Amino acid sequence: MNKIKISAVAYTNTKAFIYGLEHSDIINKIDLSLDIPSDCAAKVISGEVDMGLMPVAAIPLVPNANIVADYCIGSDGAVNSVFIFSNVPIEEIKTLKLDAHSRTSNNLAKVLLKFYWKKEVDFTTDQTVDTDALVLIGDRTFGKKDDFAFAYDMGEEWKNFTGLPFMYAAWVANKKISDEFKAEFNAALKFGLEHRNEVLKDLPTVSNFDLKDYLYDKLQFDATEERKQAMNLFLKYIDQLEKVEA
Ligand SMILES: C=C(O[C@@H]1C=C(C(=O)O)C=C[C@H]1O)C(=O)O
Repeated sequence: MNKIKISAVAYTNTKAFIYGLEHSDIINKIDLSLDIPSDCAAKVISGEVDMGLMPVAAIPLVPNANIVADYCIGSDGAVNSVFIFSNVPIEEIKTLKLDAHSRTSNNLAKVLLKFYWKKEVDFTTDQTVDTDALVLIGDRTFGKKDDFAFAYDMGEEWKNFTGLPFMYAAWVANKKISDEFKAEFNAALKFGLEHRNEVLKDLPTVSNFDLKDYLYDKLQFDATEERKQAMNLFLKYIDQLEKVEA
């Protein structure tokens, strides 16, 4: 049988899922690669893999996209790893650097700035230029909040804006995946989440960052109906961004 090719995110937020996959028989049926989120997106879009932990902002670019698991990377309010870091308050931001690792959070920054804070901002992907603010996601943000005058947690700001939870990444396939495989995959992910204490033991401590709080409280892994509604609303806002900018 051909192995199912999967791209997962190489960040701490995905460690429990990886633990579950590696401690289940399914590990023999998959070909797993760990990638930065923007590469997960590229691989699922191009068909280099069959499914991946897909940044939700890029789901519309996936041919035959279908969500294949009951779990995701989400939060309900603050997530503590998706930030706009800034040296000036949001009202004064004129230029913002996007994060090359990200697809969702870059768009979330654009949506929040335009529709919530109602700010016109120049965005750049050029990491060499000086800007007022930057988007940063994942493990590279751990313990960095105090390095900047302002740290806007975008999970929290999305909740302030919409009253909704958020979904950053979902398990998405670019082809039909059998119900049998999906059931086994879900069971493995669930097993991993139930063993977060084991995952925690293996993680190096990070100064000025509470890993337990992150894995158990800030991150929320259930792809609930409310979280999917929030995703659809987010995708509508992204669509409007593009129309406005066209
Ligand atoms: C919560 C996070 O969610 C992520 C953010 C993503 C993005 O911005 O594209 C994609 C996958 C997730 O890893 C994080 O990376 O800190």
